[in-house]
Amino acid sequence: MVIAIDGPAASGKGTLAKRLALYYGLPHLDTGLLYRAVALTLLDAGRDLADEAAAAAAAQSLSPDFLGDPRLRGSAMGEAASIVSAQGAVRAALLDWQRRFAGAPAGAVLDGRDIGTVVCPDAAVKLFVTASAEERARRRHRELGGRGEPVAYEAVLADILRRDARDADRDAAPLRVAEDAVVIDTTSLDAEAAFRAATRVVDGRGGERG
Ligand SMILES: Nc1ncnc2c1ncn2[C@@H]1O[C@H](COP(=O)(O)OP(=O)(O)O)[C@@H](O)[C@H]1O
Ligand SMILES: Nc1ccn([C@@H]2O[C@H](COP(=O)(O)OP(=O)(O)O)[C@@H](O)[C@H]2O)c(=O)n1
Repeated sequence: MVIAIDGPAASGKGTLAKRLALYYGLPHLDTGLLYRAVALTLLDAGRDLADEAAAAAAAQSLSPDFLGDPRLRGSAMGEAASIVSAQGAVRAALLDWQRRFAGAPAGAVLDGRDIGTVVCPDAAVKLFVTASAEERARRRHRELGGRGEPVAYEAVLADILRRDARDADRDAAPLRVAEDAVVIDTTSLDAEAAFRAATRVVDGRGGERG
């Protein structure tokens, strides 16, 4: 079974995706890491994030070994990722990679922005995880502080709003709720309650614990 999870920044989609993958015994791909890794490759090479040819080449030669780099998780790389991810050639280069992952025999859980709309339009389950921008900023602010990257709450909120707008307004695979997605608003749901809401949907589509 393929479970596609989309949503805006810091909505809790990664937390939910990991937990569902563990519960149903499926492999998990955080597709945001791919875009973050393309951005980091460019920055390490001293290239401009808007250099489309360099970004496409970085996406084509992306190595999975690179996805464990701790620098990928920082807030600067989220912003950089949203710049390279608006480029159609970057998205095209990463598409096959993501589809191969989703094609694993038992299925997979993928989370990102365009999984239910573009990468896996036939996924058995599509979830759109969201929360108010203020609640998402509170969560990310707490997370970054806990990881030793203290940033002012207002700066985190501004980053989230700017990134949401860029992701929703771009021409290439903009952030949208797929027609057949179930929306889970986690503004007042903790991670446990969000997980329970998601398992009700998955179980209803024939999902079996792995
Ligand atoms: N339902 C929830 N309620 C409160 N905090 C949450 C919830 N889901 C996730 N979090 C926390 O919010 C932060 C962002 O979650 P994450 O799963 O990384 O979001 P995303 O993958 O959408 O960017 C993390 O620190 C995570 O532990
Ligand atoms: N499937 C995806 C995943 C991420 N992205 C881009 O990559 C950026 C970082 O994504 P992420 O999921 O790691 O970010 P967070 O939601 O964790 O903050 C997003 O702002 C998007 O611009 C995308 O365009 N498509």
